[in-house]
Parts: sequence; structure tokens; C-alpha cells
Amino acid sequence: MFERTRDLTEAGLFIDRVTIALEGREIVSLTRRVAPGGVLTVMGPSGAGKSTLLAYIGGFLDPVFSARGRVFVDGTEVTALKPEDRHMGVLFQDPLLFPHMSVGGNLMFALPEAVCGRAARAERVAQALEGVGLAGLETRDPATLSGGQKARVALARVLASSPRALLLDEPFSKLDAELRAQTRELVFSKASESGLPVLLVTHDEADAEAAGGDIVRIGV
Ligand SMILES: Nc1ncnc2c1ncn2[C@@H]1O[C@H](COP(=O)(O)OP(=O)(O)OP(=O)(O)O)[C@@H](O)[C@H]1O
Repeated sequence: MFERTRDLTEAGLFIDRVTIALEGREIVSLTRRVAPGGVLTVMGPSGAGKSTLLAYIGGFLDPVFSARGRVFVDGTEVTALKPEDRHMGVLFQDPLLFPHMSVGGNLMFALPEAVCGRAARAERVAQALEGVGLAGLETRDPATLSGGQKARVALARVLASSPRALLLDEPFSKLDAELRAQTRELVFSKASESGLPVLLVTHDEADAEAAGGDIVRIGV
């Protein structure tokens, strides 16, 4: 259940004394606040625990880890909630589009139930695609899209779900340099426009620089 706390009602994402251990060894220990529209970039060597931290915040940490600490979004504690009840948009390296659905179907699936009626839902999908420069692609089979287009559909799908925060786990790493730069500009501008706090996990210093926010280095 939601717990309102009087002293933590600030907007954004708050990571409050989160510690994560594997086989009794602490691998992550972090307290940070990410303002709406701000980015916290998590860097560190392979195996340091970056994806593990993101998984804890998203609510899908593997039970092999033991973890403590609280996660708040806009002053509401989400630590005990299921991933789908945290309303966090997650993007991974792979766009993970549903292959058996059209591009429009992928977005429609993500729309909140509160968007009612066929016409209103179709309009919301159209707007989301337009917002990432893919207007009119509703009927396309995801398999026929380029890598960059797939990444944009994944972003549009996440934004269509009306998230309260974005969790990005190396979402640009499969794109070539030029596409990578374009896609990350689009992601950060959309997040900032929507006032979403972003947690970015990356190996890439250029990603961190483009993100423009605080950088936390773990495992170093
Ligand atoms: N399901 C699991 N069971 C056991 N150990 C795991 C599991 N998932 C991850 N680990 C271990 O936990 C540690 C942290 O992994 P994590 O994937 O968070 O690292 P990372 O910093 O994201 O690495 P990379 O940059 O390579 O993606 C690693 O030592 C990894 O081997």
C-alpha cells in the first residue's frame, strides 16, 4: 500500500539508503534524489551492480540478492509495490517489442486503462508515434523496422504508458554512433519535456555527458 511521508514529499525519484548484497557481500549502497526532468547516471565496471540497482528500483530484483532501502516517486513510497504498480517506464538494450503485434498494437497495449474509448486510444497512439517522428506507422510489423525505428517505438511505448519515472539500462548500446546520439537526444528531451526523473545505466561517457545530470560511479 502507498505510504505518504511528510518529509519526503518532494517530486521526483528518491533512492533512500538502498543497499544490495550478493552472497553476503555488499555491492551497492546509495542515497540519491533525481528531480523531475533530471538524470542520474550510474556508471561502473562490468559486474559492479548497475543493472541490479535499476532492477531494485523497478521492483524486479532477482531474489538471489538481499536488499534494503526505500524508493519513493513523487513522495510516494513504492518499495513494496509490484513493478506494474510503480508506473516506471523501463528501456533495455533490446527494444523488446512484441513481435506478434503491430507497432500501434504495441503502443495500445501500454496505454493506461484510464484512456477510454477506441477513438481516444487510437489518437493517443498516433500522438505518441508522432512525438518520436514515426507518425503513421501504426500498422507496421515491428520486424520490418530499422534498429533506430525500433528504439523510437520502444520509447513511444514507454511514454504512452504515462510513467512517473524512466529507468534506462544501456538503451543506446546497440545503436551505431550517429543513431545513438540522435536517439539519446530524443530520449532526454522527451523525459525533460515530460518532467520525468531518469535513472540511466551506461558504460559510455558520451551517454553520461549527453544526459547532463549527476553521475554516480559504483564498484570503483
Ligand atoms: N541472477 C543472478 N544470480 C547470481 N548472480 C547474479 C545474478 N544477476 C547478476 N548477478 C551478479 O551480480 C553482480 C552485479 O550484476 P549486474 O548485472 O548488476 O552488473 P552490471 O554492473 O550491470 O554489469 P554490466 O555492466 O556487465 O551489465 C555481478 O557479479 C553478476 O554476476
